[in-house]
Amino acid sequence: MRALLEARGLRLAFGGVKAADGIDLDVMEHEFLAIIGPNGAGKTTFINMTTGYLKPQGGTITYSGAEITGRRPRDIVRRGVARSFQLPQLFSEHTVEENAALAIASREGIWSPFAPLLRPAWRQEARELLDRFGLLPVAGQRADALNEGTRKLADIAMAVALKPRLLLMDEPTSGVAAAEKMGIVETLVRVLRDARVTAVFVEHDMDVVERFADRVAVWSQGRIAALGPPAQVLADPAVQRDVIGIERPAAGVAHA
Ligand SMILES: Nc1ncnc2c1ncn2[C@@H]1O[C@H](COP(=O)(O)OP(=O)(O)OP(=O)(O)O)[C@@H](O)[C@H]1O
Repeated sequence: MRALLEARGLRLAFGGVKAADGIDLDVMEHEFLAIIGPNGAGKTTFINMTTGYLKPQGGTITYSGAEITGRRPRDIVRRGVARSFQLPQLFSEHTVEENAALAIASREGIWSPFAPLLRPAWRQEARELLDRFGLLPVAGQRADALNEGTRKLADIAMAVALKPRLLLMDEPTSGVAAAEKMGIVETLVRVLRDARVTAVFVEHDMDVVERFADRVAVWSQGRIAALGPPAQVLADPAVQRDVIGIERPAAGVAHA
Protein backbone atom coordinates (compact mmCIF):
# COMPACT_ATOMS: atom_id res chain seq x y z
CA MET A 1 0.00 0.00 0.00
CA ARG A 2 1.33 3.42 -0.97
CA ALA A 3 1.50 6.19 1.61
CA LEU A 4 -0.88 9.14 1.21
CA LEU A 5 1.80 11.52 2.47
CA GLU A 6 5.54 10.95 2.16
CA ALA A 7 8.07 13.27 3.80
CA ARG A 8 11.69 12.68 2.89
CA GLY A 9 14.70 14.36 4.49
CA LEU A 10 12.83 17.52 5.51
CA ARG A 11 15.11 20.19 6.89
CA LEU A 12 14.44 23.68 8.21
CA ALA A 13 16.51 25.74 10.62
CA PHE A 14 15.66 29.07 12.26
CA GLY A 15 19.07 30.59 12.92
CA GLY A 16 20.87 27.90 14.86
CA VAL A 17 17.66 26.04 15.82
CA LYS A 18 17.05 22.91 13.75
CA ALA A 19 13.25 22.71 13.76
CA ALA A 20 13.40 19.92 11.15
CA ASP A 21 16.60 17.94 10.93
CA GLY A 22 15.93 15.18 8.43
CA ILE A 23 12.28 14.17 8.85
CA ASP A 24 11.28 10.96 7.03
CA LEU A 25 7.66 9.95 7.53
CA ASP A 26 4.98 8.01 5.65
CA VAL A 27 1.35 8.62 6.55
CA MET A 28 -0.82 5.76 5.33
CA GLU A 29 -4.29 6.30 3.89
CA HIS A 30 -7.04 6.23 6.59
CA GLU A 31 -4.68 6.04 9.54
CA PHE A 32 -4.75 8.29 12.61
CA LEU A 33 -1.19 9.28 13.37
CA ALA A 34 -0.38 11.13 16.60
CA ILE A 35 2.69 13.35 16.93
CA ILE A 36 4.05 13.78 20.43
CA GLY A 37 7.18 15.41 21.79
CA PRO A 38 8.42 18.18 24.06
CA ASN A 39 7.86 21.89 23.43
CA GLY A 40 10.03 23.20 20.63
CA ALA A 41 10.68 19.74 19.12
CA GLY A 42 9.39 20.84 15.70
CA LYS A 43 5.89 19.35 15.62
CA THR A 44 4.12 22.51 14.42
CA THR A 45 6.95 23.15 11.96
CA PHE A 46 6.19 19.78 10.32
CA ILE A 47 2.51 20.73 9.95
CA ASN A 48 3.47 24.16 8.63
CA MET A 49 5.76 22.65 6.00
CA THR A 50 3.19 20.05 4.95
CA THR A 51 0.43 22.63 4.52
CA GLY A 52 2.55 25.24 2.74
CA TYR A 53 2.93 27.77 5.59
CA LEU A 54 6.68 27.19 5.76
CA LYS A 55 9.05 26.22 2.97
CA PRO A 56 11.55 23.49 3.87
CA GLN A 57 15.21 24.26 3.14
CA GLY A 58 15.73 20.66 2.10
CA GLY A 59 13.82 17.46 1.40
CA THR A 60 10.53 16.69 -0.32
CA ILE A 61 6.87 16.25 0.55
CA THR A 62 4.74 14.06 -1.70
CA TYR A 63 0.98 13.91 -1.35
CA SER A 64 -1.10 11.38 -3.24
CA GLY A 65 1.79 10.75 -5.61
CA ALA A 66 2.46 14.44 -6.46
CA GLU A 67 5.24 16.55 -5.02
CA ILE A 68 3.84 19.51 -3.07
CA THR A 69 7.07 20.80 -1.48
CA GLY A 70 6.98 24.59 -1.10
CA ARG A 71 3.56 25.03 -2.74
CA ARG A 72 1.18 27.68 -1.44
CA PRO A 73 -1.39 26.80 1.26
CA ARG A 74 -4.35 27.42 -1.05
CA ASP A 75 -2.96 25.07 -3.68
CA ILE A 76 -2.37 22.38 -1.07
CA VAL A 77 -5.89 22.78 0.36
CA ARG A 78 -7.31 22.43 -3.14
CA ARG A 79 -5.54 19.07 -3.44
CA GLY A 80 -7.30 17.80 -0.32
CA VAL A 81 -5.04 18.65 2.62
CA ALA A 82 -6.65 20.74 5.39
CA ARG A 83 -5.41 21.80 8.81
CA SER A 84 -6.55 23.23 12.09
CA PHE A 85 -4.45 25.49 14.28
CA GLN A 86 -3.49 25.40 17.94
CA LEU A 87 -5.66 28.50 18.37
CA PRO A 88 -9.03 28.26 16.58
CA GLN A 89 -9.32 30.52 13.54
CA LEU A 90 -13.07 31.21 13.59
CA PHE A 91 -14.56 34.59 12.69
CA SER A 92 -15.47 35.63 16.20
CA GLU A 93 -18.30 38.04 15.37
CA HIS A 94 -20.06 35.48 13.13
CA THR A 95 -22.31 32.67 14.28
CA VAL A 96 -21.13 29.07 14.11
CA GLU A 97 -23.46 28.42 11.18
CA GLU A 98 -22.16 31.48 9.32
CA ASN A 99 -18.61 30.33 9.94
CA ALA A 100 -19.46 26.93 8.47
CA ALA A 101 -21.14 28.54 5.44
CA LEU A 102 -18.07 30.75 4.94
CA ALA A 103 -15.80 27.70 5.02
CA ILE A 104 -17.99 25.90 2.46
CA ALA A 105 -18.01 29.00 0.24
CA SER A 106 -14.22 29.27 0.44
CA ARG A 107 -13.98 25.64 -0.71
CA GLU A 108 -16.01 26.72 -3.75
CA GLY A 109 -13.61 29.62 -4.33
CA ILE A 110 -15.89 32.35 -2.96
CA TRP A 111 -14.38 34.62 -0.31
CA SER A 112 -17.14 37.22 0.09
CA PRO A 113 -18.55 37.32 3.63
CA PHE A 114 -22.07 37.79 2.28
CA ALA A 115 -22.39 35.24 -0.54
CA PRO A 116 -22.59 32.17 1.71
CA LEU A 117 -25.35 33.77 3.72
CA LEU A 118 -27.44 34.19 0.59
CA ARG A 119 -27.04 30.71 -0.84
CA PRO A 120 -29.54 28.31 0.73
CA ALA A 121 -27.57 25.25 -0.45
CA TRP A 122 -24.52 26.35 1.52
CA ARG A 123 -26.60 27.17 4.60
CA GLN A 124 -28.15 23.71 4.32
CA GLU A 125 -24.75 22.04 3.94
CA ALA A 126 -23.47 24.05 6.90
CA ARG A 127 -26.32 22.78 9.09
CA GLU A 128 -25.69 19.18 7.98
CA LEU A 129 -22.00 19.55 8.79
CA LEU A 130 -22.73 21.01 12.23
CA ASP A 131 -25.19 18.20 12.89
CA ARG A 132 -22.45 15.60 12.28
CA PHE A 133 -20.34 17.33 14.93
CA GLY A 134 -23.27 17.65 17.36
CA LEU A 135 -23.00 21.44 17.00
CA LEU A 136 -26.52 22.26 15.79
CA PRO A 137 -27.57 23.47 19.27
CA VAL A 138 -24.91 26.22 19.06
CA ALA A 139 -25.40 27.00 15.33
CA GLY A 140 -26.86 30.43 16.13
CA GLN A 141 -24.26 31.41 18.72
CA ARG A 142 -21.41 33.78 17.97
CA ALA A 143 -18.08 31.99 17.78
CA ASP A 144 -16.64 34.13 20.56
CA ALA A 145 -19.39 32.97 22.94
CA LEU A 146 -18.38 29.29 22.75
CA ASN A 147 -16.48 27.46 25.45
CA GLU A 148 -13.01 26.24 24.48
CA GLY A 149 -13.99 22.63 23.74
CA THR A 150 -16.89 23.62 21.49
CA ARG A 151 -14.73 26.25 19.81
CA LYS A 152 -12.08 23.62 19.02
CA LEU A 153 -14.70 21.26 17.60
CA ALA A 154 -16.24 24.06 15.51
CA ASP A 155 -12.81 25.01 14.19
CA ILE A 156 -12.17 21.42 13.09
CA ALA A 157 -15.65 21.31 11.51
CA MET A 158 -14.54 24.27 9.35
CA ALA A 159 -11.54 22.27 8.16
CA VAL A 160 -13.80 19.28 7.42
CA ALA A 161 -16.06 21.62 5.38
CA LEU A 162 -13.18 21.75 2.89
CA LYS A 163 -13.72 17.99 2.31
CA PRO A 164 -10.10 17.01 2.92
CA ARG A 165 -8.64 13.58 2.37
CA LEU A 166 -5.88 14.42 4.85
CA LEU A 167 -6.41 16.59 7.93
CA LEU A 168 -3.57 17.85 10.13
CA MET A 169 -4.60 19.10 13.57
CA ASP A 170 -2.29 21.04 15.87
CA GLU A 171 -3.22 20.19 19.47
CA PRO A 172 -6.97 19.64 18.99
CA THR A 173 -7.46 19.20 22.75
CA SER A 174 -5.21 21.95 24.15
CA GLY A 175 -7.08 24.28 26.47
CA VAL A 176 -10.07 21.93 26.64
CA ALA A 177 -11.30 21.13 30.16
CA ALA A 178 -10.39 17.60 31.25
CA ALA A 179 -14.05 16.63 31.76
CA GLU A 180 -14.93 17.59 28.18
CA LYS A 181 -11.86 16.24 26.43
CA MET A 182 -12.73 12.59 25.72
CA GLY A 183 -16.24 13.47 24.50
CA ILE A 184 -14.79 16.02 22.07
CA VAL A 185 -12.22 13.59 20.72
CA GLU A 186 -14.80 10.81 20.39
CA THR A 187 -17.02 13.09 18.29
CA LEU A 188 -14.10 14.20 16.20
CA VAL A 189 -12.84 10.68 15.55
CA ARG A 190 -16.34 9.42 14.67
CA VAL A 191 -16.85 12.20 12.10
CA LEU A 192 -13.40 11.74 10.56
CA ARG A 193 -13.67 7.93 10.38
CA ASP A 194 -17.17 8.22 8.81
CA ALA A 195 -15.75 10.61 6.20
CA ARG A 196 -12.73 8.29 5.71
CA VAL A 197 -10.35 11.17 6.41
CA THR A 198 -6.70 10.39 7.18
CA ALA A 199 -5.60 12.33 10.28
CA VAL A 200 -2.32 13.58 11.73
CA PHE A 201 -2.65 15.28 15.11
CA VAL A 202 -0.24 16.83 17.57
CA GLU A 203 -1.28 15.77 21.05
CA HIS A 204 0.05 16.23 24.57
CA ASP A 205 -2.50 14.00 26.32
CA MET A 206 -1.18 10.44 26.34
CA ASP A 207 -4.61 8.99 27.21
CA VAL A 208 -5.97 10.47 23.98
CA VAL A 209 -2.98 9.11 22.03
CA GLU A 210 -3.32 5.65 23.54
CA ARG A 211 -7.02 5.46 22.81
CA PHE A 212 -7.31 7.02 19.36
CA ALA A 213 -4.00 6.82 17.47
CA ASP A 214 -3.16 3.93 15.16
CA ARG A 215 0.50 4.97 15.30
CA VAL A 216 2.47 7.55 17.21
CA ALA A 217 5.56 9.46 16.08
CA VAL A 218 7.82 10.94 18.74
CA TRP A 219 9.46 14.23 17.79
CA SER A 220 12.72 15.27 19.43
CA GLN A 221 14.90 18.20 18.37
CA GLY A 222 13.66 18.21 14.79
CA ARG A 223 13.93 14.45 14.34
CA ILE A 224 11.65 11.45 14.72
CA ALA A 225 12.98 9.53 17.71
CA ALA A 226 10.42 6.70 17.69
CA LEU A 227 7.50 5.54 15.54
CA GLY A 228 5.02 2.70 16.00
CA PRO A 229 1.80 1.58 17.68
CA PRO A 230 1.00 3.53 20.90
CA ALA A 231 1.22 0.43 23.12
CA GLN A 232 4.81 -0.12 21.97
CA VAL A 233 6.03 3.48 21.72
CA LEU A 234 4.52 4.73 24.98
CA ALA A 235 6.04 1.79 26.84
CA ASP A 236 9.55 2.66 25.58
CA PRO A 237 11.61 3.75 28.62
CA ALA A 238 13.36 6.52 26.64
CA VAL A 239 10.01 7.94 25.50
CA GLN A 240 8.65 7.69 29.04
CA ARG A 241 11.67 9.54 30.40
CA ASP A 242 12.04 12.20 27.70
CA VAL A 243 8.45 12.84 26.65
CA ILE A 244 5.86 11.44 29.03
CA GLY A 245 7.90 12.14 32.14
CA ILE A 246 7.91 15.83 31.31
CA GLU A 247 4.28 16.04 30.25
CA ARG A 248 2.56 13.65 32.63
CA PRO A 249 4.29 13.32 35.99
CA ALA A 250 3.52 9.98 37.63
CA ALA A 251 0.47 10.22 39.87
CA GLY A 252 0.87 9.63 43.57
CA VAL A 253 4.61 10.24 43.70
CA ALA A 254 5.53 11.53 47.12
CA HIS A 255 7.80 14.58 47.24
CA ALA A 256 10.03 15.24 50.21
N1 LIG B 1 8.73 31.18 12.36
C1 LIG B 1 9.71 30.89 13.24
N2 LIG B 1 10.76 31.73 13.43
C2 LIG B 1 11.75 31.43 14.29
N3 LIG B 1 11.80 30.30 15.02
C3 LIG B 1 10.79 29.42 14.89
C4 LIG B 1 9.69 29.66 14.00
N4 LIG B 1 8.83 28.61 14.07
C5 LIG B 1 9.37 27.77 14.96
N5 LIG B 1 10.53 28.23 15.45
C6 LIG B 1 11.41 27.55 16.41
O1 LIG B 1 11.60 26.22 15.94
C7 LIG B 1 11.55 25.29 17.02
C8 LIG B 1 10.43 24.30 16.79
O2 LIG B 1 9.18 24.98 16.95
P1 LIG B 1 7.78 24.26 16.79
O3 LIG B 1 6.73 25.29 17.05
O4 LIG B 1 7.73 23.52 15.52
O5 LIG B 1 7.83 23.22 18.02
P2 LIG B 1 6.65 22.35 18.63
O6 LIG B 1 7.19 20.98 18.81
O7 LIG B 1 5.41 22.51 17.83
O8 LIG B 1 6.46 23.04 20.07
P3 LIG B 1 5.14 23.27 20.97
O9 LIG B 1 4.78 21.91 21.55
O10 LIG B 1 5.62 24.23 22.01
O11 LIG B 1 4.06 23.84 20.09
C9 LIG B 1 11.37 26.12 18.29
O12 LIG B 1 12.64 26.34 18.85
C10 LIG B 1 10.76 27.40 17.79
O13 LIG B 1 11.08 28.48 18.63
